Amino acid sequence: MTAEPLLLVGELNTPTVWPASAALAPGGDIAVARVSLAELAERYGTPAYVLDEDEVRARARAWRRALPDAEIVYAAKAFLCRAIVDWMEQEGLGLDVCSAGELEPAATRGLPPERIVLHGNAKSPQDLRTALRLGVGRVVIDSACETARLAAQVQGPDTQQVMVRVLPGIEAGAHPKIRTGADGQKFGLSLADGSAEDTIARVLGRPRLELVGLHCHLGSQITEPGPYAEAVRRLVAFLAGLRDRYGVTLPELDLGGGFAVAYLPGDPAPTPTEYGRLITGTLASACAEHGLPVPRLTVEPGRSVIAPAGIALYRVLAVKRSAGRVFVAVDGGMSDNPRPALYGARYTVRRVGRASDAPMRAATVVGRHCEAGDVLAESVELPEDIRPGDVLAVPAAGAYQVSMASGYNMTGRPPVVAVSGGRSRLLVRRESFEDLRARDVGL
Ligand SMILES: Cc1ncc(COP(=O)(O)O)c(C=O)c1O
Ligand SMILES: N[C@@H](CCCC[NH3+])C(=O)O
Repeated sequence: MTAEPLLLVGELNTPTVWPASAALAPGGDIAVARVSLAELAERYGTPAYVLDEDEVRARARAWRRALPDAEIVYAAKAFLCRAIVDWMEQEGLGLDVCSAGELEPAATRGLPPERIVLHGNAKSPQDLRTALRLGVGRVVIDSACETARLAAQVQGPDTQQVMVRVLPGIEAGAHPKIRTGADGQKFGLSLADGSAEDTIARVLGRPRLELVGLHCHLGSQITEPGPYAEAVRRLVAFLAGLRDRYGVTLPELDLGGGFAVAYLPGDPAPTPTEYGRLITGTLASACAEHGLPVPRLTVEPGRSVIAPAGIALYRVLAVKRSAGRVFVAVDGGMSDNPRPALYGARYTVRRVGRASDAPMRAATVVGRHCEAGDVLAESVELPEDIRPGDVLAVPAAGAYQVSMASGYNMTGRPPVVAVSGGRSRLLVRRESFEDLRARDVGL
């Protein structure tokens, strides 16, 4: 199809929220990887999620280029399926998983298990058993009681490499619910109250556990590199204290993920190079100051690899006015994207597949679920002649939408379709009524 580069009104000269391959196409359409979004809506039905494979791969490679000496592990919680495991494996990334369920696709696709990191504030016995059976590279210990539980499961003469997740006392991230770098929430162990050091001492007392480093994850959608530099300074000072008090020099430092993407045009979204430059510079100088060798760095980007590659497609079911507002109701909602309801997240929306001269007006895009808070996009500009049957495309939809999709109202979770080089293919099929019925085994 013929297409021109996507320069949307109001988005000129600002970072785009669309994949690099997105282009305006005839008839009010948008093409991604040379595939028409309107045609995808027709072919796969709606709601549906589209992933630009080349965008995902390019973003993975950008992290590798930005931090060539570091280990890059993709945070599977952002979105995982078997194809993603393959793409990450081929691009040289590892995987951050936080359950046996996320481990399963990784293991069955042959990703080397030493490139897998297992997290979780409350790992189940099955999570730990599966991790040990598959030989995951590192388990991140998140509580003192986990130390004994994990050590007891490691079969001698094996040892398991572990990190301890610590709280550097830094508040960062787009919303209080996703800030995890300071005391007073469920993740990690406090540097300030001594619980991090106490757990480290316990780990050092367990010969089956090999402590290789510290881990922290400050939060998510962090829009500037500064908090990472501060975390590096605090963690390196703590590493120096451990060396002085316990005689151990830990060889690894994992800074977690949290790197922001643009949801609205112009949102701040530093590049991997910008994050990487400040992190590596600070790490080198802090280690020099404390006379420590520079530890091997790990980062765990999730959103920054996958969010901008994803587009959600919906079909309009109803349009109505209430109290002077225009509500455009679509066939998805909080069951495929809970982020607006959870964090007040904002999105842009475009109609695709029908051109008109109608002026734009403010509308609120809502879902079909039985909650007044089921809002997908507050106050977005849509053509005045929007009507049932129109297709809407929501960019920056690749992370924490399908992976957090629920079964609310039994509407069935949407499919995920990959596009690349003018072709599309189904990665995850739509959840059918048969799927829902199959789980309902009572009488
Ligand atoms: C431990 C850990 N690592 C990495 C991530 C990935 O975060 P993001 O998708 O914001 O990069 C998360 C989620 O916030 C996390 O909890
Ligand atoms: N789910 C969150 C981010 C939390 C990431 C996991 N620790 C979001 O959609 O923004």
